[in-house]
Amino acid sequence: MDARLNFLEAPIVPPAGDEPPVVRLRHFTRRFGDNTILSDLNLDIAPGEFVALLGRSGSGKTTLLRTLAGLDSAEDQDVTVPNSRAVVFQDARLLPWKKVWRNVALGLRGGDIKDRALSALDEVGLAHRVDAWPLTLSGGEAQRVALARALVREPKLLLLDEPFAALDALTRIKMHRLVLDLWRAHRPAVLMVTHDVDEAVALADRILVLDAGRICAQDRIAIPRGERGELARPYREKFLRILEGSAPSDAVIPFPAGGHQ
Ligand SMILES: Nc1ncnc2c1ncn2[C@@H]1O[C@H](COP(=O)(O)OP(=O)(O)OP(=O)(O)O)[C@@H](O)[C@H]1O
Repeated sequence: MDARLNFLEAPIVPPAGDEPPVVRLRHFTRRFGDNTILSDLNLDIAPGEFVALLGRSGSGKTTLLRTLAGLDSAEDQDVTVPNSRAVVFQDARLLPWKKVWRNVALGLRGGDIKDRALSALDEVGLAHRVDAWPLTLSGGEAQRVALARALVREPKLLLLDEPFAALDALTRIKMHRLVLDLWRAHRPAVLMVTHDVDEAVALADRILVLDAGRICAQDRIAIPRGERGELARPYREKFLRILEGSAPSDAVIPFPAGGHQ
């Protein structure tokens, strides 16, 4: 059995169908000079939905994530994103001269900011490292701090830009478990950029594939997370083929009907 799937047992409430989307892009285009990087893109993400974004290098994934994060100008385009959003990058980007808890508390206001930071660090399993200096943390611990710093703000939209790509395989599996636990507890909508098809299939409600600035394929993973071992293999194979450019983008693989709790 695939070890990374053992932890995915708890039931998941599917995204509410009637609420307005947290993210809404219509006919979004982004050019750098003469290069069109994102082209006429339409995208909705529902509240609490976990979306993975795959695509070959240079397909525009980070450009899209930066747009949703407000780090790239969207000019007068039709883009709806919540003000309440947070980003976790591949590197934790902690301030080395501030202790761990102060990194988490950065920018928070109010009398209880230390308590909130400590509680977030407890949630990511770092209660014992709150007074540590960032440079003494392992890569996995630093990413846990980055997750705590994001979630302490209770974002409606959590943007993850290859957050586990630099970690070893075992740490990555632990981080998958943690990110799902945090997602269940806080229910942000998530957009996670990844190169890892297995990661996308294990974690997401829905997978999008970007190719040359367009969404060339997408699918819902209609299998409960706790049962995605062998059952999800056709999804992995399908998305790998799409990424390798050997499958038509509308390839359909039959699955039993049903929800994706
Ligand atoms: N500020 C910029 N100025 C000019 N070109 C840019 C800029 N940012 C990105 N690009 C170009 O846009 C294209 C898409 O880049 P982007 O980083 O979004 O791709 P990506 O899918 O995230 O790639 P990777 O998987 O390698 O991170 C690339 O060709 C890149 O060179």
